[in-house]
Amino acid sequence: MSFSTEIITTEPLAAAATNGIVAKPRRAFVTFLAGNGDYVKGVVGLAKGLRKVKSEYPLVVAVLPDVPEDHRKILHSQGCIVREIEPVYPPENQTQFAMAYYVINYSKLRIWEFVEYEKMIYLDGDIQVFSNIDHLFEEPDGYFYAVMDCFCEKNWSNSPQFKIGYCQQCPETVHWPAEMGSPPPLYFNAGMFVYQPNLLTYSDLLDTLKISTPTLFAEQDFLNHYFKDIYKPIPNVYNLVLAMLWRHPENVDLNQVNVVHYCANGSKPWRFTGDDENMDRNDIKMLVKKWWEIYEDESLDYINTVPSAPTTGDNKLSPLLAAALTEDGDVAHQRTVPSAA
Ligand SMILES: O=c1ccn([C@@H]2O[C@H](COP(=O)(O)OP(=O)(O)O)[C@@H](O)[C@H]2O)c(=O)[nH]1
Ligand SMILES: OC[C@H]1O[C@H](O[C@@H]2[C@@H](O)[C@H](O)[C@@H](O)[C@H](O)[C@@H]2O)[C@H](O)[C@@H](O)[C@H]1O
Ligand SMILES: [Mn+2]
Repeated sequence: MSFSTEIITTEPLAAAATNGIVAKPRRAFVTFLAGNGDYVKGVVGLAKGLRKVKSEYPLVVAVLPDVPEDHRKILHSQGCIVREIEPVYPPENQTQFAMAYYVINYSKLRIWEFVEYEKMIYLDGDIQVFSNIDHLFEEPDGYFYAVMDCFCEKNWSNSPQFKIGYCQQCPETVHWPAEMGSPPPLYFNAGMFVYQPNLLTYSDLLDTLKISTPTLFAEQDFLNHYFKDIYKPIPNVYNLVLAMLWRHPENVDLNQVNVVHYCANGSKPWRFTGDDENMDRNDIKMLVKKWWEIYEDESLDYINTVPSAPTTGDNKLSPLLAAALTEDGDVAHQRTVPSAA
C-alpha cells in the first residue's frame, strides 16, 4: 500500500469534503537525513517498512542541503516527501560530544516548523518499524511521547550516571546517592518521539538553544531538558534501543517489539559486519536480517505499490485532488493547487 498523499493547501480539502471524501487528519512520520553517505539506505528501509505495516501516513524526510540530488530522487521514488532544512548548530562550545557527528543532529529541531502537520512521529533513519504504530497518533495532545533510554553503554562513560553505575532502567540496582541531589528526571532516547509541530515552540527551541551549553548527547540532552515537564514515557516496544538486549534483557520482550533502533555501535544494518562487540549475538543477527528482508523486498518499492494513475472515476479523487498530484504520484508540497477549471 502506498503512502496516502498529503494535500497541503486547504482548498482541495474543502472540495474533497464536498465530494464526500473525509479529510484525513494532517499527520505524518518524519525522519532526518544529512550528508551524502549511506544513511539514505536507512531511510529507504524505513519508508519500505512503514509501507509493509500499511501505515496510513506519509514519510517526510527533512534533508540538509548536503544531501545530493540523486539521493533525493531515490527518496521521491520511494514515496517520501522530501523537505530541505537549514542546519542548526549549537552555540560555540568546547564540548566533547559522545560522537563527534552528533553536532549535526541539532538540525532535527527544524521539524517543529512543519506546521502543515498537526502531529508527527519522528524516527531516526536507523530505525525500522516492524508493526503498525499509527495508533500512537491518537495519544492525547500536549505531551511529548518517547521511550526511556539506557545509560550503560560506554558512550555514556563521561556521564555522572555511568560513573556511579546508575541507570533509570534499573533504579533499584544502584540508588542515586542523596549527596548528588535528586535523581535525574526520566530521560528519553531522541531517536523516536511523538510531537506536535508548532511555530512558537520552534522559535523558542532555537532561542533556548542559543543560551544552552551543549552536552554529551547533543540535541538529545537538549530536547530532554526542554520537554521535561510534558515528557510521557511510552513502552520500549516503540523504540528498542539495541543495547537493552544485553544491558537490561529483563526489560525486553522481543516478541512484543514494534520498532527497533539500530543505534548500538556496529549495528547499522546497511554496514553490518558482525565484528563489533555484541554484534555476534543471535538476536542482533536476526534483527539485522529482518531489516535486510524489508530493504531488499522489491514488492515494497513505492512504484510497485502505487495505485494506477489517479482518475476522477475509480480512485474517487476529485479533479482538484487528482490535479494536485505531481507526475510521480507525489503531492506538490505547499503548492497552491490549481483551482477547478
Ligand atoms: O551521517 C549521518 C548521521 C546521522 N544522520 C541522521 O541522524 C540520525 C541520528 O544519528 P544516529 O542514528 O547515527 O545516532 P544514534 O541513534 O546511533 O546515536 C540518524 O538516524 C540519521 O537519521 C544522517 O542522516 N547522516
Ligand atoms: O545526537 C545524540 C543521539 O543520541 C541518541 O543516540 C544514543 C543514545 O541512544 C544512547 O543512549 C546510546 O547509548 C547511543 O548508542 C546512541 O547513539 C539518539 O538515538 C540519536 O537520535 C541522537 O539523538
Ligand atoms: Mn539512531
